[in-house]
Amino acid sequence: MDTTAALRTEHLSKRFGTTLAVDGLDLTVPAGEVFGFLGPNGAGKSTTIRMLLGLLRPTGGAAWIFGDRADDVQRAHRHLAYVPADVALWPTLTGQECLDLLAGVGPGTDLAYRDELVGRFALEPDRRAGTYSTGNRQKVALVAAFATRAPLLVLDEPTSGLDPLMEREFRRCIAEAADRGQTVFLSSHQLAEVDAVCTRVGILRRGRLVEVAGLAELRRLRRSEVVVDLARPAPELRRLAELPGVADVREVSDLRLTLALTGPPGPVLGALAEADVVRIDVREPSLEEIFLDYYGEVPA
Ligand SMILES: Nc1ncnc2c1ncn2[C@@H]1O[C@H](COP(=O)(O)OP(=O)(O)OP(=O)(O)O)[C@@H](O)[C@H]1O
Repeated sequence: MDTTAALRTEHLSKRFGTTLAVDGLDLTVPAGEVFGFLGPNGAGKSTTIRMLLGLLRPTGGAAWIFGDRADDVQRAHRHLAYVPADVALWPTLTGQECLDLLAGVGPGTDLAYRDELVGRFALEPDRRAGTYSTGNRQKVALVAAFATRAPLLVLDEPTSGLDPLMEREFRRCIAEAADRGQTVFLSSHQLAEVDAVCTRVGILRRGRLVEVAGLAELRRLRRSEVVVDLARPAPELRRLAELPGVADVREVSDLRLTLALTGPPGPVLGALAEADVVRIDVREPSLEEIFLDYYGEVPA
């Protein structure tokens, strides 16, 4: 089995004058993973991606794509396809001609799948790219990337111009890529999207990774909101507030209380067993709430 990571960085750093845009990034993304790369504006996501693509020279550290140095672009780019945040196409070529040109430079394209994607993304391949909207240009780049058999897809905020139907199609394509064993590195501002498609996320803040975790794990570590409905009032449940991991116990009414829970639910369940509970609802935090915990704001 090939255990080479799809992507690896070691102390990767980039300084622009006095700004340390990326600060000693150590990150490994194993092959086959759908990895979400998150962070607020200016956190250093695009700078990191440009170094991974060999478009920008690190001031420190290094990056590898399937074992090849990222700055050895001839070799590294055999393993990847890239969709930038801001897609530029050749304005006088038609969409189809752009797709054919892109297929020629990539690591090999599945033409039948590409035709299928043109339909699914409702692209009008015979129009000139110069007449395309931002979203349509993005669709061309996405179709070109998803149709390659590149083992690594690097997607930098790829859906900012897509409407909800196309966003759904995008998510299906990510799932299909994952099923084929392709690795996806997705930088995104859309937390719902990352929530839906990624298995693990890295959160970047001022050039440093503040957390890398599986989404399930991230949720487990964060507080869930628990709502308890009672058949009759149970004032003794006020002592729930003293249990480990419990915060914000509120009596919404005589028959309903809510609380925030971090960590294992055992002690709370034990206490609730003594009351006449009709229903318990446990809501896991959204990625947006997790983000709020980190930054006090959600990404713009
Ligand atoms: N060419 C450059 N010259 C000087 N500073 C730069 C340059 N490129 C980026 N920066 C700075 O580096 C920091 C990281 O920027 P970067 O674009 O990587 O962030 P980002 O996480 O991609 O943000 P966004 O979500 O807004 O795209 C910012 O402070 C930015 O101003």
